[in-house]
Amino acid sequence: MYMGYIPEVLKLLEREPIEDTADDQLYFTMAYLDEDFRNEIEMKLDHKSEIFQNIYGVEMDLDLYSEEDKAGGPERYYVKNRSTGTKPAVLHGNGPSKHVLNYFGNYIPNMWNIDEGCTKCKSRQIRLKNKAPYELPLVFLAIFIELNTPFLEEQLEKIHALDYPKEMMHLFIHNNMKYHSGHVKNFTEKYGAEYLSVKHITPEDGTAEWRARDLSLDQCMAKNCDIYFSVDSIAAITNKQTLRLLIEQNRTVVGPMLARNGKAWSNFWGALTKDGFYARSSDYLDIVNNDKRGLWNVPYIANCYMVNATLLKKYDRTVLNFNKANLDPDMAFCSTLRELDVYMYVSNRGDFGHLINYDTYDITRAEPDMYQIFDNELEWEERYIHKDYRSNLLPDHVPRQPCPDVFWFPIASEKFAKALINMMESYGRWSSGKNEDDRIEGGYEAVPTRDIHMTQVGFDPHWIQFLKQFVRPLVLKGFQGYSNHTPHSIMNFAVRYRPDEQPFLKPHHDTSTYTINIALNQVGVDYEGGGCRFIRYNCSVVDTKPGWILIHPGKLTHYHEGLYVTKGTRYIMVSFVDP
Ligand SMILES: O=C(O)CCC(=O)C(=O)O
Ligand SMILES: [Fe+2]
Repeated sequence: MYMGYIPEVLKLLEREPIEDTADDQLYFTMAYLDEDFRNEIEMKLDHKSEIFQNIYGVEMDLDLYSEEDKAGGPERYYVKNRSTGTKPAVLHGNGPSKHVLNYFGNYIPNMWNIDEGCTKCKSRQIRLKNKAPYELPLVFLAIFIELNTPFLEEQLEKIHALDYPKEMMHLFIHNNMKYHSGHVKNFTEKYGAEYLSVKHITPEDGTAEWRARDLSLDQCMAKNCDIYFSVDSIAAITNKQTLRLLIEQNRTVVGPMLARNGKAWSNFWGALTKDGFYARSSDYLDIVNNDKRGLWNVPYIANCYMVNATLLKKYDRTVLNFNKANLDPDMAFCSTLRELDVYMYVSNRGDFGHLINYDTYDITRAEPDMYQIFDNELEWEERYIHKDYRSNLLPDHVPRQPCPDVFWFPIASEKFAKALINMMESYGRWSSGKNEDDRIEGGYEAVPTRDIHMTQVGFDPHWIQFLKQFVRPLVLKGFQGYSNHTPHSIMNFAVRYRPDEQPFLKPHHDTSTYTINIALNQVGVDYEGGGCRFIRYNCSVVDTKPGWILIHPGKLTHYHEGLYVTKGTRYIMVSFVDP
């Protein structure tokens, strides 16, 4: 890089003949080292980077910083060289420092500011609104299930619910996980016919991830697609407009920013290490937390992105592929894109969704998703909490009270009730119903039921969380001022009543301040009889509904019994809270 007045620059260029193929850097160095010549043309080296900044090799010395605009306009961004204290005007990023230049390019010159966000996001945008379906770009949707994934059914539903005509979409699914075979089969049977075509690669095909991804690019080309849209099973796309917005954004490669809820784990990298692995850019957390919104040129993106097929037309699978030097398929792909100087953008201009956390997902359990209350809270609530639960909490909601001080609320979904039964029946070791019980302190139960404790199926912490998060607010609805602390509950168990096993429970007080009693199956369908009678009030609740909770004082006033089950099996879930 150099600048100067034309006569001197010409002298510099004409100092010696030079071949096209020769080393131009050496040519300029020799000219500079020639002291007479240097003095003659007043040649100076910008060794403090006052004007020019080469990025390569000094990445660590360069900081992005902003300055207030004295005229009251938006703040302005510069790069400052920490070791020289200068603010160079020209940045040069070559070779492996290109991604650093791209990072600075997200702000400089005037690309982003606090007030307006990204100022250039709208440039090159296209509009799909008012286009008839057949006028829209042809999309090749490729779904990859490479991990056992909590709540996969919901993710698939969300992908299908994207606002885009299915008659303009081809569907490709690579499922590598046997556990999900049924889920994928259900999905393709339910919706497959709506798509232009369906290609489903099953675990039995034994296709490696990179090969499946390569294949999907080939298939996209074979189908003459305009847009390649890749979605991994862990991408929970909650915004139905995501695909349209990405296409409208009109970049060669662009994806929605997705992160694990409340975590720094996301689907993009803000920076790279020297070896091409993850590094954190100074704006990474601001982007992940949506404190900065925009369209960001980044060195790595995964899990959900679209690729404009013009790129696929340019490079075949020998160049553009997912298989490279033992890298993960995504890393391989992004590394190739960087080498080809193809920019990858991640957008958080809107909220698009989040990433599923698969860290603790244990498919050896019955109902593994039930155990995800901590790691995938949103999905857990969506699947397992009753759709009317929130309305219980409205200020003017008067809770149902079928018997005095017995409160009744919808709390859990039918899926929750079914899952709990399945967890218990899969475990199968129901207690004997005798007084001797080595599961409890003292080894003696005065009023024994046929039951399985939550501890026996490893569900105790999850259950306590459920009590804290969902039950406690209801308790406060019924019993004003109580329970402004974490519910304390050691006895959490599912009960099974059967005519030929234990059909009823004799009158008793519970060892609790309050007891919760959740019906898990349907009277009149799954069993006959049953219910809970409060003897002091001669009042019974017999028309219980799956997923509905009874909350009542445990002792003194609420002496109660479990009524006789005459047919079938009745299941309930009980906790003695604050004993
Ligand atoms: O069967 C019922 O609904 C009552 C169960 C009960 O009281 C208990 O398990 O302590
Ligand atoms: Fe009881």
